[in-house]
Amino acid sequence: MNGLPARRLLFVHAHPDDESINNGVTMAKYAAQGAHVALVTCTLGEEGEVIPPALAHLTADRDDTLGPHRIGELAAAMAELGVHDHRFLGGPGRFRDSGMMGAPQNRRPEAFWSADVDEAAAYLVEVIRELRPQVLVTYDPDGGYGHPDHIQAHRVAMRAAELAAETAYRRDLGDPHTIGKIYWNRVPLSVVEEGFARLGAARTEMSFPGLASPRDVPGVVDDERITAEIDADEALVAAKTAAMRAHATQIAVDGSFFALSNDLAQPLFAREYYELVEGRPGAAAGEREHDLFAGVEA
Ligand SMILES: CC(=O)N[C@H]1[C@@H](O[C@@H]2[C@H](O)[C@H](O)[C@@H](O)[C@H](O)[C@H]2O)O[C@H](CO)[C@@H](O)[C@@H]1O
Ligand SMILES: [Zn+2]
Repeated sequence: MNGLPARRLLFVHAHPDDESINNGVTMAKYAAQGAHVALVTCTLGEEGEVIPPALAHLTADRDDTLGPHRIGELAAAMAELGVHDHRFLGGPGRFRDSGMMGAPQNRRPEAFWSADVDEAAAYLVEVIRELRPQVLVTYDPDGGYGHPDHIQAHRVAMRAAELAAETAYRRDLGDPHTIGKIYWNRVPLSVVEEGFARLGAARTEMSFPGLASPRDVPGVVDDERITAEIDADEALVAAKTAAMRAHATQIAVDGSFFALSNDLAQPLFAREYYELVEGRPGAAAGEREHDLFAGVEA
Protein backbone atom coordinates (compact mmCIF):
# COMPACT_ATOMS: atom_id res chain seq x y z
CA MET A 1 0.00 0.00 0.00
CA ASN A 2 2.36 2.82 1.00
CA GLY A 3 5.56 0.73 1.27
CA LEU A 4 5.67 1.31 5.03
CA PRO A 5 5.87 -1.39 7.72
CA ALA A 6 2.63 -3.16 8.60
CA ARG A 7 2.37 -1.44 12.00
CA ARG A 8 2.36 2.39 11.99
CA LEU A 9 2.15 4.60 15.09
CA LEU A 10 1.88 8.42 15.17
CA PHE A 11 2.68 10.67 18.15
CA VAL A 12 1.62 14.34 18.25
CA HIS A 13 3.41 16.60 20.71
CA ALA A 14 3.71 20.32 21.48
CA HIS A 15 7.46 20.90 21.98
CA PRO A 16 10.74 19.08 21.44
CA ASP A 17 11.23 17.12 24.73
CA ASP A 18 7.61 16.12 25.37
CA GLU A 19 7.97 12.97 23.24
CA SER A 20 10.94 11.65 25.23
CA ILE A 21 9.40 12.48 28.63
CA ASN A 22 6.01 10.95 27.83
CA ASN A 23 6.75 8.19 25.32
CA GLY A 24 10.50 7.47 25.12
CA VAL A 25 10.13 3.82 26.05
CA THR A 26 7.11 3.27 23.81
CA MET A 27 8.75 4.90 20.79
CA ALA A 28 12.02 2.98 21.23
CA LYS A 29 10.19 -0.32 21.79
CA TYR A 30 8.09 -0.16 18.64
CA ALA A 31 10.94 1.23 16.55
CA ALA A 32 13.10 -1.72 17.64
CA GLN A 33 10.28 -4.10 16.68
CA GLY A 34 10.23 -2.67 13.13
CA ALA A 35 7.02 -0.65 13.41
CA HIS A 36 6.96 2.73 11.68
CA VAL A 37 7.06 5.28 14.50
CA ALA A 38 6.36 8.89 13.46
CA LEU A 39 6.43 12.05 15.54
CA VAL A 40 4.84 15.39 14.69
CA THR A 41 5.96 18.23 16.96
CA CYS A 42 3.81 21.37 16.72
CA THR A 43 6.36 24.06 17.70
CA LEU A 44 10.14 24.42 18.04
CA GLY A 45 9.93 25.35 21.73
CA GLU A 46 11.24 28.85 21.05
CA GLU A 47 9.95 30.29 24.36
CA GLY A 48 11.59 27.74 26.64
CA GLU A 49 13.97 28.46 29.50
CA VAL A 50 17.55 27.16 29.23
CA ILE A 51 19.31 25.06 31.86
CA PRO A 52 23.03 25.16 30.89
CA PRO A 53 24.40 28.66 31.65
CA ALA A 54 26.64 28.47 28.57
CA LEU A 55 23.50 28.26 26.39
CA ALA A 56 21.49 30.96 28.20
CA HIS A 57 22.07 33.33 25.24
CA LEU A 58 19.72 31.23 23.11
CA THR A 59 16.54 32.40 24.88
CA ALA A 60 13.79 34.35 23.13
CA ASP A 61 14.63 37.54 25.03
CA ARG A 62 18.29 37.37 23.92
CA ASP A 63 19.42 35.69 20.65
CA ASP A 64 16.01 34.03 20.08
CA THR A 65 17.75 31.00 18.58
CA LEU A 66 16.47 28.38 21.01
CA GLY A 67 14.03 27.06 18.41
CA PRO A 68 16.68 26.07 15.85
CA HIS A 69 18.84 24.71 18.69
CA ARG A 70 15.99 22.48 19.89
CA ILE A 71 15.62 21.06 16.37
CA GLY A 72 19.10 19.61 16.90
CA GLU A 73 18.23 18.37 20.39
CA LEU A 74 15.17 16.61 18.99
CA ALA A 75 17.18 14.96 16.21
CA ALA A 76 19.66 13.68 18.80
CA ALA A 77 16.85 12.39 21.00
CA MET A 78 15.22 10.59 18.06
CA ALA A 79 18.56 8.95 17.24
CA GLU A 80 18.67 7.58 20.79
CA LEU A 81 15.18 6.11 20.36
CA GLY A 82 15.76 4.78 16.83
CA VAL A 83 12.97 6.98 15.42
CA HIS A 84 13.66 8.26 11.91
CA ASP A 85 10.39 9.98 10.98
CA HIS A 86 10.03 13.22 12.98
CA ARG A 87 8.42 16.31 11.52
CA PHE A 88 7.21 19.74 12.57
CA LEU A 89 3.56 20.61 12.00
CA GLY A 90 3.43 22.66 8.81
CA GLY A 91 7.24 22.66 8.67
CA PRO A 92 9.82 24.03 11.19
CA GLY A 93 8.66 27.37 12.63
CA ARG A 94 5.17 27.38 11.07
CA PHE A 95 3.67 27.63 14.59
CA ARG A 96 5.58 29.32 17.41
CA ASP A 97 5.78 28.21 21.04
CA SER A 98 3.06 30.14 22.92
CA GLY A 99 4.76 30.30 26.31
CA MET A 100 3.09 29.25 29.56
CA MET A 101 -0.66 29.90 30.00
CA GLY A 102 -1.31 33.62 30.51
CA ALA A 103 2.03 34.78 29.10
CA PRO A 104 1.89 37.72 26.63
CA GLN A 105 3.35 35.38 23.98
CA ASN A 106 0.02 33.50 23.99
CA ARG A 107 -1.52 36.34 21.98
CA ARG A 108 1.08 36.55 19.24
CA PRO A 109 -0.47 35.83 15.80
CA GLU A 110 2.27 33.28 15.10
CA ALA A 111 1.73 31.48 18.41
CA PHE A 112 0.34 27.96 18.16
CA TRP A 113 -2.30 29.00 20.74
CA SER A 114 -3.57 31.61 18.25
CA ALA A 115 -3.78 29.12 15.37
CA ASP A 116 -7.08 28.18 13.75
CA VAL A 117 -7.51 24.52 14.73
CA ASP A 118 -8.90 23.40 11.36
CA GLU A 119 -6.10 25.21 9.49
CA ALA A 120 -3.45 23.56 11.67
CA ALA A 121 -5.23 20.20 11.51
CA ALA A 122 -5.01 20.20 7.69
CA TYR A 123 -1.22 19.85 7.93
CA LEU A 124 -1.67 16.82 10.17
CA VAL A 125 -4.37 15.31 7.91
CA GLU A 126 -1.78 15.22 5.13
CA VAL A 127 0.62 13.28 7.39
CA ILE A 128 -2.12 10.91 8.57
CA ARG A 129 -3.26 10.17 5.02
CA GLU A 130 0.36 9.59 3.95
CA LEU A 131 1.34 7.30 6.85
CA ARG A 132 -2.10 5.74 7.45
CA PRO A 133 -1.30 4.90 11.12
CA GLN A 134 -3.39 2.36 13.03
CA VAL A 135 -2.60 4.15 16.31
CA LEU A 136 -2.42 7.83 17.33
CA VAL A 137 -1.10 9.08 20.69
CA THR A 138 -1.57 12.62 21.99
CA TYR A 139 -2.50 14.52 25.17
CA ASP A 140 -5.79 14.69 27.07
CA PRO A 141 -7.97 17.83 26.65
CA ASP A 142 -5.97 19.68 29.35
CA GLY A 143 -2.74 18.93 27.52
CA GLY A 144 -1.58 16.97 30.56
CA TYR A 145 -0.86 20.09 32.60
CA GLY A 146 -2.61 23.07 31.04
CA HIS A 147 0.15 24.41 28.81
CA PRO A 148 -1.53 26.19 25.86
CA ASP A 149 0.57 24.39 23.24
CA HIS A 150 -0.29 21.03 24.80
CA ILE A 151 -4.01 21.86 24.86
CA GLN A 152 -3.80 23.01 21.23
CA ALA A 153 -1.85 19.89 20.21
CA HIS A 154 -4.67 17.78 21.67
CA ARG A 155 -7.30 19.79 19.78
CA VAL A 156 -5.42 19.68 16.48
CA ALA A 157 -4.62 15.97 16.77
CA MET A 158 -8.21 14.96 17.60
CA ARG A 159 -9.63 17.23 14.88
CA ALA A 160 -7.15 15.94 12.29
CA ALA A 161 -8.10 12.35 13.10
CA GLU A 162 -11.76 13.27 12.42
CA LEU A 163 -11.04 15.16 9.19
CA ALA A 164 -8.61 12.54 7.83
CA ALA A 165 -11.44 9.99 7.87
CA GLU A 166 -13.99 12.23 6.09
CA THR A 167 -14.42 11.18 2.44
CA ALA A 168 -15.57 14.68 1.46
CA TYR A 169 -12.63 16.48 3.12
CA ARG A 170 -9.69 17.80 1.06
CA ARG A 171 -8.96 14.82 -1.19
CA ASP A 172 -5.93 16.85 -2.40
CA LEU A 173 -4.39 15.85 0.95
CA GLY A 174 -4.73 12.13 0.15
CA ASP A 175 -7.24 9.34 0.42
CA PRO A 176 -9.38 9.17 3.58
CA HIS A 177 -7.94 7.17 6.47
CA THR A 178 -9.58 6.14 9.72
CA ILE A 179 -7.19 5.69 12.62
CA GLY A 180 -8.08 2.49 14.49
CA LYS A 181 -7.14 3.53 18.05
CA ILE A 182 -6.48 6.87 19.74
CA TYR A 183 -4.77 7.07 23.12
CA TRP A 184 -4.06 9.91 25.55
CA ASN A 185 -0.85 10.01 27.61
CA ARG A 186 -1.61 9.16 31.23
CA VAL A 187 0.13 8.33 34.54
CA PRO A 188 -1.78 6.32 37.16
CA LEU A 189 -2.04 7.95 40.59
CA SER A 190 -0.55 4.89 42.34
CA VAL A 191 2.56 5.12 40.15
CA VAL A 192 2.95 8.84 40.86
CA GLU A 193 2.61 8.22 44.61
CA GLU A 194 5.18 5.40 44.49
CA GLY A 195 7.55 7.54 42.42
CA PHE A 196 7.41 10.45 44.83
CA ALA A 197 7.90 8.13 47.79
CA ARG A 198 11.06 6.84 46.05
CA LEU A 199 12.07 10.44 45.38
CA GLY A 200 11.60 11.47 49.00
CA ALA A 201 13.74 8.55 50.17
CA ALA A 202 16.52 9.54 47.77
CA ARG A 203 16.38 13.29 48.25
CA THR A 204 19.65 13.57 50.21
CA GLU A 205 21.56 11.97 47.32
CA MET A 206 19.79 14.18 44.79
CA SER A 207 21.65 16.80 42.79
CA PHE A 208 18.47 18.90 42.42
CA PRO A 209 17.75 21.61 45.02
CA GLY A 210 13.98 21.05 45.14
CA LEU A 211 11.24 18.46 44.73
CA ALA A 212 8.31 18.74 42.36
CA SER A 213 4.91 17.60 43.61
CA PRO A 214 2.60 14.87 42.26
CA ARG A 215 0.31 17.52 40.82
CA ASP A 216 3.18 18.68 38.61
CA VAL A 217 3.07 15.36 36.75
CA PRO A 218 1.04 15.68 33.51
CA GLY A 219 -1.97 13.45 32.85
CA VAL A 220 -2.40 11.85 36.28
CA VAL A 221 -5.65 9.87 36.64
CA ASP A 222 -7.07 7.21 38.92
CA ASP A 223 -5.60 3.78 38.11
CA GLU A 224 -8.95 2.54 36.78
CA ARG A 225 -8.74 4.88 33.78
CA ILE A 226 -5.50 3.35 32.52
CA THR A 227 -6.23 0.97 29.64
CA ALA A 228 -2.71 0.23 28.41
CA GLU A 229 0.75 0.00 29.89
CA ILE A 230 3.99 -0.41 27.96
CA ASP A 231 6.64 -2.26 29.95
CA ALA A 232 10.31 -1.31 29.84
CA ASP A 233 13.51 -3.29 30.13
CA GLU A 234 16.89 -1.82 31.04
CA ALA A 235 17.82 -1.06 27.42
CA LEU A 236 14.57 0.83 26.82
CA VAL A 237 14.96 2.85 30.02
CA ALA A 238 18.52 3.66 28.97
CA ALA A 239 17.28 4.82 25.56
CA LYS A 240 14.58 7.01 27.15
CA THR A 241 17.11 8.47 29.60
CA ALA A 242 19.57 9.23 26.80
CA ALA A 243 16.80 10.84 24.73
CA MET A 244 15.78 13.03 27.68
CA ARG A 245 19.42 14.01 28.24
CA ALA A 246 19.63 15.01 24.56
CA HIS A 247 17.13 17.78 25.36
CA ALA A 248 19.85 19.40 27.46
CA THR A 249 18.39 22.94 27.43
CA GLN A 250 15.15 21.59 29.01
CA ILE A 251 15.93 18.48 31.03
CA ALA A 252 18.57 17.44 33.58
CA VAL A 253 18.66 13.75 34.52
CA ASP A 254 20.06 12.25 37.74
CA GLY A 255 19.68 8.46 37.88
CA SER A 256 15.96 7.60 37.84
CA PHE A 257 14.92 11.20 38.47
CA PHE A 258 14.92 14.35 36.34
CA ALA A 259 14.21 18.04 36.58
CA LEU A 260 13.06 20.61 34.08
CA SER A 261 14.40 24.16 34.10
CA ASN A 262 12.52 24.76 37.37
CA ASP A 263 15.12 22.53 39.07
CA LEU A 264 12.40 20.50 40.84
CA ALA A 265 13.15 16.76 40.90
CA GLN A 266 10.50 14.34 39.70
CA PRO A 267 10.50 10.59 38.98
CA LEU A 268 11.57 9.37 35.54
CA PHE A 269 8.92 6.73 34.80
CA ALA A 270 10.11 3.57 33.08
CA ARG A 271 6.73 2.02 32.31
CA GLU A 272 4.45 4.27 30.22
CA TYR A 273 0.67 4.43 30.47
CA TYR A 274 -2.21 5.30 28.19
CA GLU A 275 -5.97 5.74 28.13
CA LEU A 276 -7.78 4.43 25.03
CA VAL A 277 -10.30 7.11 23.98
CA GLU A 278 -11.26 5.90 20.50
CA GLY A 279 -11.30 2.40 19.00
CA ARG A 280 -11.85 -1.14 20.20
CA PRO A 281 -9.94 -2.28 23.31
CA GLY A 282 -7.43 -5.04 22.65
CA ALA A 283 -7.78 -6.61 26.09
CA ALA A 284 -10.65 -8.10 28.11
CA ALA A 285 -12.81 -5.68 30.11
CA GLY A 286 -10.95 -4.56 33.21
CA GLU A 287 -7.63 -5.85 31.86
CA ARG A 288 -4.85 -3.56 30.57
CA GLU A 289 -3.40 -3.89 27.09
CA HIS A 290 0.37 -4.34 26.83
CA ASP A 291 0.45 -3.56 23.11
CA LEU A 292 -1.06 -0.38 21.60
CA PHE A 293 -1.72 -2.29 18.36
CA ALA A 294 -3.74 -5.02 20.12
CA GLY A 295 -7.01 -5.57 18.27
CA VAL A 296 -6.34 -3.33 15.27
CA GLU A 297 -6.55 -4.60 11.69
CA ALA A 298 -3.19 -4.57 9.90
C1 LIG B 1 7.76 19.87 29.35
C2 LIG B 1 7.26 21.11 28.66
O1 LIG B 1 6.14 21.16 28.16
N1 LIG B 1 8.11 22.16 28.66
C3 LIG B 1 7.72 23.42 28.02
C4 LIG B 1 7.46 24.48 29.09
O2 LIG B 1 8.68 24.63 29.80
C5 LIG B 1 8.48 25.01 31.16
C6 LIG B 1 8.45 26.52 31.30
O3 LIG B 1 9.61 27.06 30.74
C7 LIG B 1 8.33 26.90 32.79
O4 LIG B 1 8.40 28.31 32.86
C8 LIG B 1 9.47 26.29 33.60
O5 LIG B 1 9.25 26.61 34.96
C9 LIG B 1 9.48 24.79 33.45
O6 LIG B 1 10.58 24.25 34.14
C10 LIG B 1 9.63 24.43 31.97
O7 LIG B 1 9.58 23.01 31.79
O8 LIG B 1 7.08 25.73 28.49
C11 LIG B 1 8.04 26.25 27.57
C12 LIG B 1 7.52 27.58 27.05
O9 LIG B 1 6.28 27.37 26.40
C13 LIG B 1 8.33 25.25 26.45
O10 LIG B 1 9.32 25.72 25.56
C14 LIG B 1 8.80 23.91 27.08
O11 LIG B 1 9.03 22.93 26.05
ZN1 LIG C 1 5.68 20.68 26.11
